[in-house]
Amino acid sequence: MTAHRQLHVALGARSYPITIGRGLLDDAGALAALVPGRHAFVLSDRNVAPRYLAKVEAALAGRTLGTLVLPAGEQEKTLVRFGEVMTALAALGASRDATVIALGGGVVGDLAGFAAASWMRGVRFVQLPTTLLAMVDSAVGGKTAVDLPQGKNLVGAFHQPAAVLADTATLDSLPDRELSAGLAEVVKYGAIADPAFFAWLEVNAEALLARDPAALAEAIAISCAHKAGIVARDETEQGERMLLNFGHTFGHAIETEQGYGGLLHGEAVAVGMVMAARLSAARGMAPATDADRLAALLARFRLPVELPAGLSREALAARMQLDKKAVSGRLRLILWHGVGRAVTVTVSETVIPG
Ligand SMILES: NC(=O)c1ccc[n+]([C@@H]2O[C@H](COP(=O)([O-])OP(=O)(O)OC[C@H]3O[C@@H](n4cnc5c(N)ncnc54)[C@H](O)[C@@H]3O)[C@@H](O)[C@H]2O)c1
Ligand SMILES: O=C(O)C(=O)C[C@@H](O)[C@H](O)[C@H](O)COP(=O)(O)O
Ligand SMILES: [Zn+2]
Repeated sequence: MTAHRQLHVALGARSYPITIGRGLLDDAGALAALVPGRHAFVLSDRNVAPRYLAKVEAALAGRTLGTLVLPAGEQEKTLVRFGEVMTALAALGASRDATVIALGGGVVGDLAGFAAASWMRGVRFVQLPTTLLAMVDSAVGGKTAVDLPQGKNLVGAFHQPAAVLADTATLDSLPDRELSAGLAEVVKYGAIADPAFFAWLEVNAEALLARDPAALAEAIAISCAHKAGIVARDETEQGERMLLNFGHTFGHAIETEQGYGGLLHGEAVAVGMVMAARLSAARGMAPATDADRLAALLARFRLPVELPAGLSREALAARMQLDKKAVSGRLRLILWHGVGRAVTVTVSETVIPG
């Protein structure tokens, strides 16, 4: 194992570490220490489990262990799968000191987290993220959820993990398209709050696409530092945390309208961020050249920056009405004044830029 980095999410008694490094899943002692009680339950998917589940199971030998391996993909983040996890926890006889472990990407993480929040009204939860997106975003911060056909993440809870352990060696097997999807959320941190990081990404784009370990570790650590800071200041999204939704009101509408089988989450967020930047320019809030700069960086990361053909603007506008940031029938969008300067704007008109 090489040197690893450690950050903290500061939430008082619920504070927890984020550990980032190559080979962390090979440290059986560290994995075992994540499970203080008798019962452990691991949720994973069919792409991840054959590669990494055995390491976790070996480390937890001696515990009463349950596992559930789901088909992969966003279409599995459902109430039906949530019910299957509940049934599996019952079959295990999991007690209140059980630990639920998410081994996989954001789909597994969001679903396992919601299960942990719900089983016996809340048990311990650990995140072992294996996608770039999960390492930089979904494993940190305690948003857990499943999707409904009507909208993304509509049923869920805030439930913080007790620890996040990101073994960057798992990224070696991640498909290129999924790496790019994760880079969309990395770009988001630069876009909303950190112009220097945005410029660093412009300089290091090729190294990141080539999976240079040092560049990836730096991007993950900076992203986690931003997320940890925002979550510590605004855990339940009363204000600043809404900025993490940059691109998401549009992106979630795209994912929902496509039945969760079209663009990946990160891809939809990439399109949505460009839409938000273009709308900001159209409203006179930001230079159009900054929207162009954002689109150029995302395109270098092989991400889509235009609405997919065949999606109607009216249908997307209708989907946006169920956005969780809406209040009293008025949408709140995350727009920007330019790179690094995101803001929340309440709007009442139809807002699909065209
Ligand atoms: N809770 C949050 O704060 C938060 C933040 C961002 C996104 N999300 C959610 O996360 C989800 C997207 O997460 P994702 O992009 O990780 O998708 P995902 O979980 O579907 O994983 C992407 C794909 O990569 C595969 N995979 C995972 N790790 C692998 C590995 N190491 N090697 C090979 N294949 C691997 C998976 O099986 C899957 O096919 C969405 O549901 C989104 O809403 C949540
Ligand atoms: O952590 C947050 O807060 C985010 O908004 C991070 C987003 O990248 C993530 O996709 C999140 O799940 C979106 O949350 P939602 O509340 O809009 O469903
Ligand atoms: Zn997201």
